[in-house]
Amino acid sequence: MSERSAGRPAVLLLGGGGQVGTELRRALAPRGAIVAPPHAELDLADADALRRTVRDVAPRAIVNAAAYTAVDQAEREPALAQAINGDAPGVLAAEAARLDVPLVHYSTDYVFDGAAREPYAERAATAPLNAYGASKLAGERAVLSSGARALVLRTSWVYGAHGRNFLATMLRLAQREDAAPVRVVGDQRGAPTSSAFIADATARLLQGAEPSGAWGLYHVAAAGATTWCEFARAIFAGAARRGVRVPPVECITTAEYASPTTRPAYSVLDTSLAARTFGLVAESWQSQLERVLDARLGPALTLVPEPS
Ligand SMILES: NC(=O)C1=CN([C@@H]2O[C@H](COP(=O)(O)OP(=O)(O)OC[C@H]3O[C@@H](n4cnc5c(N)ncnc54)[C@H](OP(=O)(O)O)[C@@H]3O)[C@@H](O)[C@H]2O)C=CC1
Ligand SMILES: Cc1cn([C@H]2C[C@H](O)[C@@H](COP(=O)(O)OP(=O)(O)O[C@H]3O[C@@H](C)C(=O)[C@@H](O)[C@H]3O)O2)c(=O)[nH]c1=O
Ligand SMILES: [Mg+2]
Repeated sequence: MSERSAGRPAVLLLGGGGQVGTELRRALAPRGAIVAPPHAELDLADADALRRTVRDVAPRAIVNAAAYTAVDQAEREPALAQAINGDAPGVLAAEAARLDVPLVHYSTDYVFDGAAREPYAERAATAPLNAYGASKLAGERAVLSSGARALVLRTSWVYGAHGRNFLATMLRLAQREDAAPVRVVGDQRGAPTSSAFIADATARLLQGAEPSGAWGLYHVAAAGATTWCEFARAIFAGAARRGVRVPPVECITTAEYASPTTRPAYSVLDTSLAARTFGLVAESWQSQLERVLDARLGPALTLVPEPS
């Protein structure tokens, strides 16, 4: 550590209360002190306040896990989504460049239109179908064109032990008294990725890019692919193994699911660049799911007791 950086916090973390942010507080702890102003104290839509905070904290790295992630609601307030997802990352990148410190930022599979039939590489053409995706694309462009040493990590279908996510919604639906089937779209393909995996990957990529200078855009997601419907069935199968009573799942089409938002039919990310560059091994979505269910519900019940 240089003399100038001694005493400065290791990380300024935005969105530390979110799914990925919560896991980042664990995964980045070995780097040193983490300053994580909560949303209530710092609004990313306030560019001046954001700039002031970065200058006051003068961290040795900035990690932005804050985002406007309410996909349907973004259709109704695209300007707010753009301010948080599109503009704030540019402010952070300019400040990171000014401090000469690295920035990590996250983006989404929803920058793609889903017309592909094979996993999207980083260089594949983007064409977001909804306001959230458009705002996230603006954010990744702002970061990548800033000149800051930055990692932009695109990931997909994030869920985990903490926070609002699809798995939490499914487990809540399982608690309903009626045994009516849960109806879930079966014609959108992607890779459910756990927040813990993303946070661990972040720590690894940051540590790899610092000496090598391999900054840039990378896809970071679980290995394999599934549909939301099959993911729901896997969640319920895993929950049932942990003693939870679960409802049946009925696969429906996107057209049958009432939503104001268009979502990509296919958004599997090709993660081979991060594998080649940093040796990141993408764990399968199924084994990530097991870990998250262990964290949320405890270990699966075994039918045959282990010998003691
Ligand atoms: N969730 C997903 O399925 C996916 C997410 N991503 C990306 O990964 C990153 C992390 O997402 P995830 O952890 O799931 O997000 P969450 O929605 O779980 O957390 C977002 C965090 O950002 C905070 N936040 C929202 N608006 C503001 C604001 N105006 N000012 C300050 N803080 C704010 C939230 O605080 P509060 O709760 O108080 O509003 C929350 O702590 C994001 O960049 C997201 O776009 C990429 C692909 C999939
Ligand atoms: C709750 C529910 C959802 N669905 C559908 C809606 C949608 O197509 C899919 C997943 O639901 P969600 O509400 O999680 O969808 P959504 O919020 O669009 O998820 C996205 O969030 C953003 C932040 C991302 O970046 C994406 O990677 C992706 O994870 O399942 C059902 O069919 N039945 C249900 O009961
Ligand atoms: Mg959602």
